[in-house]
Amino acid sequence: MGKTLFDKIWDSHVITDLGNGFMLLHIDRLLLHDLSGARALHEVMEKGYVPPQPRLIYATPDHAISTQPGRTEETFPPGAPLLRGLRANAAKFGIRLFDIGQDGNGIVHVMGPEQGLTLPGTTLVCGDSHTSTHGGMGSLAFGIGSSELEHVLATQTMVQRKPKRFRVQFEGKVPEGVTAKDMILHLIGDLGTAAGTGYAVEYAGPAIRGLSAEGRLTLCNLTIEMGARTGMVAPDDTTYEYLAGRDYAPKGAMWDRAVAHWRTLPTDPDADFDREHTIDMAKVAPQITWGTSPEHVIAVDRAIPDPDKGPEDKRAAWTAALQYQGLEPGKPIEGTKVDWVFIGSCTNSRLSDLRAAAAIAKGRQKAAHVNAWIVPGSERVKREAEAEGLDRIFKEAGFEWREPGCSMCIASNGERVPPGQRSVSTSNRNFVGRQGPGARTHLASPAMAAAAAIKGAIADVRKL
Ligand SMILES: CC(C)[C@H](C(=O)O)[C@@H](O)C(=O)O
Ligand code: SF4
Repeated sequence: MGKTLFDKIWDSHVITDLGNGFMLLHIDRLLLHDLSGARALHEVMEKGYVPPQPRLIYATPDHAISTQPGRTEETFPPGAPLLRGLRANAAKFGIRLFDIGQDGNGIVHVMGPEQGLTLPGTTLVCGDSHTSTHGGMGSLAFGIGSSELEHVLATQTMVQRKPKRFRVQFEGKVPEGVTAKDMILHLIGDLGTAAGTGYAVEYAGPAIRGLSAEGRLTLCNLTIEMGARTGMVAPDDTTYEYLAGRDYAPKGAMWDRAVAHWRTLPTDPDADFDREHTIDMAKVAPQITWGTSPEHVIAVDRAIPDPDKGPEDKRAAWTAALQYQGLEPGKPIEGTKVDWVFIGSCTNSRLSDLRAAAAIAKGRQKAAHVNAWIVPGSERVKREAEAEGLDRIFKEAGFEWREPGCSMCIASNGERVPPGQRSVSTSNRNFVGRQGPGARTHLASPAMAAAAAIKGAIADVRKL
């Protein structure tokens, strides 16, 4: 019987079978950030372990640094000791750290693929739930917890139980105004946030083949929001074109050998999955979340759901979500006034995302009452966007152009949406208080977020 993409990568990384379904896997890449990474490095130091293969480990500060223009590590004082600790311990162990202001710095899930650190057929882990992002390159990537992270630092291996296999096929053509973000939000809306628990997800079908490499990263990024720790897309020419020439990607004869190997990775036609689901792309419209879970999502031209008409087991959660969000059931969501627009995060802060937002902002003005932030995902994204004049387009439209980092996605650097205010955000979580205590978040694509900034309210990007 044939093998899946997941099985091929998994099997080639098993060091030993530990019994009871547990395997010891070799880890090809470990990425560290300034919250979980800094903490784990410190613990490992204290315990006297030494990373055996530091050249497979890379670090970048992203969560606890200010993104204010002209920032230094002191601009957000609580983050400074984290960065200093990360820097000192990385240097001690010979781990490459991409420091703020340097090429290579950025949100860990943006800089990994961008630098060619994330490669097809490899195992990649990070102490961060959105590590699933890297699966967009055809890598087997997991977010891991703090004790697993220390284990990887000390051994470059990890103990895992093999997940089941889940394939989602996206059939048909991508409709106007629909992006990778809308595809994954639609899927989560369909299946709910627990559907992927215990599975490794593979995204397949013609609409996935047609997605850009960056679109595939966006898609895989939200895999954790449907409960699966890993999501992946088989590598193809789109992947190889994206990776060719990147700093840490193989070069010359090594590149040719790597591509020949990568071409053997896609799922065999006769491989089996434990679960399958199909999405008809004709039914996917631009999405916007209305509640406090990524599954609380609707097409932008729909009405805010009525808990009394919803499934019985969801009524209490829907009612609480509507109350927190200050929304009335049955009313159109379009036209809901917004105070903030945040275009950034490891979901949607890459060059193609900023281009999509700039295409909407160009020649227009943001609504006077809206604070609109553009936070590029990495130093490289920022420089490339500036080289093609995107920063000017945004500034002329009244948006703020900032330094790279996680910023308002999680507000762990103090950048937050004030209580009671409403934001349209290109990030991946709309949980209670995620963008600051009392903040109300609506998740959407970069084009939809830019449209909301222009209109001053939730807007249908197809009508602009
Ligand atoms: C802080 C970090 C560990 C966390 C995660 O695991 O994802 C954060 O990045 C998030 O998005 O909630
Ligand atoms: S951008 Fe947001 S989701 Fe991504 S790693 Fe940072 S805090 Fe987590």
